[in-house]
Amino acid sequence: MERGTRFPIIEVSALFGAACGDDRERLVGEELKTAFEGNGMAYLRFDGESQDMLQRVISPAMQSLKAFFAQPAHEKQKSVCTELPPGVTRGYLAPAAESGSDAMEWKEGYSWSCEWVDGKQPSNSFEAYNVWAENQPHMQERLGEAFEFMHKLVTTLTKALMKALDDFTPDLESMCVAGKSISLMRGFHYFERDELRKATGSSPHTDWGFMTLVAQEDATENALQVYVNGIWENLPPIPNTLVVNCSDFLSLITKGRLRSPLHRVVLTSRERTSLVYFQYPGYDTCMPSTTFVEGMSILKDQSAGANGIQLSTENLPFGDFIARKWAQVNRVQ
Ligand SMILES: O=C(O)CCC(=O)C(=O)O
Ligand SMILES: [Fe+2]
Repeated sequence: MERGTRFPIIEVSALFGAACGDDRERLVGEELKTAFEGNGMAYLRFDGESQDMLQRVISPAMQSLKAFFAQPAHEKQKSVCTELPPGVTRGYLAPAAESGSDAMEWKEGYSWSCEWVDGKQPSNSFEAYNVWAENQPHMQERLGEAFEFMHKLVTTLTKALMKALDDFTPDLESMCVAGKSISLMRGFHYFERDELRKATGSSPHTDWGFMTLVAQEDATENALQVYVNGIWENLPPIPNTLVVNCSDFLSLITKGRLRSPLHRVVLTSRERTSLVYFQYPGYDTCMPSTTFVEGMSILKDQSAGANGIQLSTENLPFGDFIARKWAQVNRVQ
C-alpha cells in the first residue's frame, strides 16, 4: 500500500487478468479492510492493462455526461422523469433539486441504474427503467457500460474483502450481487463557486449503501473532502484512480468494524464533473441492528427542516428504507 496522500492507494491491477489468484485477491482484500477499518476511504489505482480497461469505460462516460450537461436547460429538462415512485431517481436532476441538508447544493446530475435485458422487468418499488436523452446517441451505451464496470468491480473488491475478513458471515459478495438491480449510478456537474449564492456542492454526509466508487475528473481543484479527526481532508483527483468508500450498510452489518466516513463536496473556482456508483445490498436484505451507531446519514431524517432526527429501521427491508431516504433529499418544489 502506497501513501501519496493521507489516504491509502491500493493497487488493484492484480485483481484482473490471468495472474489473479487467491493470494493476490487476499492481499488487495487486506488493504481494503485496513483502509475501511481506518478512515473508511481509499484510492484504487489501475496500472498496465487494467488502466486501459478503466479508461475505455470512464473517459467515454465522462465525455457523454459533459456533452449532456453542456446543452441548454430546455433540452436537459426533457430528460426529467416525473412519473416515478417516491424516492426513485432516473434521468436528469435539475440544479438544486436535491440536498442532504438545509443548504442549497449547487449542482445538476443524471441518474441511472442497470439496463433491463433478456425480458427482465422491474419487480419492486425501487427498480425502474432508465431514462436516456434522445438527442445523445451514445449515452445509453456508454453510461450502461460504466454501470456494469463499477458493479463488477465492487463485487470483485467485496470478494477480496471477504477473504481478509476470514470467518465473517453473512456472505457480503452475494448481498452485492443481489443489490445490482437497485444500485445506482449518477453523474454530477458541480457549478463554479458563486460568492452571492450561499451554496455547497454536497452537504456533509455518509453514503447509505454498501460501498461507493467515485471517478473524479482529472486536473480539477480539490473538491471531495473527508472528515478526519476534526479536519476536512482533501481527496485530490489522481489520474487512473477511483476513490472507494465504505458506506453505512456495510458499516452496520460489520457492527461498526468497517467505518462509513463523513464526506462532502465543496464548490471551487471551476466547474467539476464526477461519476459516482452507489452499490446497495439486495432489496429484501433486512436492515441490521443500529443500536451501537451514531452519526450515519442513513439513520437521520434528511428532509428539509427535519434537523436530522433519528430514524428507526423497524427491521425494514433495505429497499423500502432506502426509497424513504431518497424521498427525504428531494427538494423539488
Ligand atoms: O461527486 C463526488 O465527488 C462525490 C459525491 C458524493 O459524495 C455523493 O454524491 O454521495
Ligand atoms: Fe457521498
